[in-house]
Amino acid sequence: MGVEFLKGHGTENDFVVLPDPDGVLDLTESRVRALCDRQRGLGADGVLRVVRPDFGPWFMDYRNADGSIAEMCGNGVRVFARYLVEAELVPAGEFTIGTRAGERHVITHSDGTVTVDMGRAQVTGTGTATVDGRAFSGVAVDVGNPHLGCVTDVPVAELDLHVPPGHDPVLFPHGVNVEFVNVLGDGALRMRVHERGVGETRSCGTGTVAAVASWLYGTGRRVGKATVDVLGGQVSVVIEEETATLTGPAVLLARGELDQAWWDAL
Ligand SMILES: N[C@@H](CCC[C@H](N)C(=O)O)C(=O)O
Repeated sequence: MGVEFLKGHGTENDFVVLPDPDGVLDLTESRVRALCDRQRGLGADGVLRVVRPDFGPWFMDYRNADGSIAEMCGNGVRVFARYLVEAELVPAGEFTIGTRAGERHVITHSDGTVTVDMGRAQVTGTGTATVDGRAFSGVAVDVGNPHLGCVTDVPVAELDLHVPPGHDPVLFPHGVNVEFVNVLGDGALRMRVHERGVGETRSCGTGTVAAVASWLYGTGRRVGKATVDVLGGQVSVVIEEETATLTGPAVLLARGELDQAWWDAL
């Protein structure tokens, strides 16, 4: 019997889901990198290991495609919630998921979308990102993980995000996810993102929260809401004083078994 997996995505930010209720899988960096590799593995932006702790809610052990660990993943937590419901590990509706950034309350909806209470989107300063020698002013936002949200008039479609944008390592000693944001109208944003530990992705849930918080900050507001168009679809974000919510789709599209010999050789 090989290692069970599922494949899913949230606005095309895609994940390999590894059910591991008893926490017995040895999920090494090299295994994560191989799973996420789009040529020699299944291909994904990250891995969601599903663990049942002795106490507390189901825990999302999230890994970036390069094998690094991150605190939180907003698209991943929606896919994780969808998996828990489809596997009948929790009833549909409202429940809590453990993450490294703390517990996240989720609501699953019958149309396939999931709403996540993302906790407080905390503005921690300002900084600059550089792309192709061009500087973009940004707002540093902590959504459990670090972000730099750069609202710009430069059409985001023009940016070359094949290489990581430059950033200030003093402001972000553990790296950063960088969002480039165009304002389409009041409450309507477009975003592209370069994720720490992954590269450019078609969406980043925590990044969309940071994008909306950055846009609000730039307009002198602390609360508000917006839709965010990403390469892989659209999500909705509401920012309140003490918390933020993210609503978007969560899709599971395949399940299967990894070849045990392939896994063991990694
Ligand atoms: N795609 C995720 C964010 C994943 C973690 C990020 N790359 C980091 O290192 O902080 C999301 O949907 O939020």
